[in-house]
Amino acid sequence: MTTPSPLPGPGAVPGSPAIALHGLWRRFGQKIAVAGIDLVIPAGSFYGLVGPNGAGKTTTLSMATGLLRPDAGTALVHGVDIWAHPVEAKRILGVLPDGVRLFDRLSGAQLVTYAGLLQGLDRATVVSRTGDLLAALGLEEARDTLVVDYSAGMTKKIALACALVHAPRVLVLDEPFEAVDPVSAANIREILHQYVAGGGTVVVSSHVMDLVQRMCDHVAVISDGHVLAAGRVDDVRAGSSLEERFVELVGGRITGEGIAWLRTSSD
Ligand SMILES: Nc1ncnc2c1ncn2[C@@H]1O[C@H](COP(=O)(O)OP(=O)(O)OP(=O)(O)O)[C@@H](O)[C@H]1O
Repeated sequence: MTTPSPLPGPGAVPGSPAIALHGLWRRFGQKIAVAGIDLVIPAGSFYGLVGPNGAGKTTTLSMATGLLRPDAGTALVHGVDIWAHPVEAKRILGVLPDGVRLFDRLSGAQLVTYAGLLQGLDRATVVSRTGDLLAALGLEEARDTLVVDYSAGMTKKIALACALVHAPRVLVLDEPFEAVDPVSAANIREILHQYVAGGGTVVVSSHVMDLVQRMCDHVAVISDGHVLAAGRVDDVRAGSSLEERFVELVGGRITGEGIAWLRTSSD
């Protein structure tokens, strides 16, 4: 008797949004980190996710990418439910998580190769793509250095290479520019713009409003686990700068005398 092979899971649904989140909830003890988020990220968009510290961005992205199970709600990647069909959804998704923990006793080249082989690519493709990615990210000289000896910015870049190696359709990046030098950041932006021009979708979380305004075509402002505004960047900022609009939506500017004992002048 032959064992029936498992039915293949669903593939990407033509015409579906890159990511669709419906009623996502997550609490940690008493703290409600994400309070029923609905968000549709159109295919082919460069989407920014902004919000104050502790707003729920990382929690939302973790639930959207299969890293953290929601208490309620669904997350679809090109129409595939990431929690019902994780293997199929993750095939079309590349993720750079926040505070990523890598197998850092591998060299940079070994780590990207490992990520590619895990995704089921053949060795020749992985070797050639690893070379391309290391060159594009300025890591060629460090290809044989152990990742544990990389700087914070180099670690970000090698993690990005791992997220890109299987040429995903959707790329989700939590704070991709943190600790990255300006030249490398410009290179990464260029790679991401080319990726979007080629039909991919990028979702980035960032605290740098100016960067999001220049780089992204869509944005969602999240605060206290809710979406306060979402849509095209020009519609959300409505004639102001994104930073002004952000402060207006989120509030929280602390004005006044500040901390008296930090003043060093005696007059
Ligand atoms: N594992 C956890 N255990 C307990 N509380 C958590 C956990 N992860 C997140 N939280 C809490 O959930 C809330 C949302 O956190 P989250 O990391 O999603 O915010 P964020 O918008 O990404 O913040 P930041 O911009 O500072 O990175 C915060 O109040 C945080 O303390």
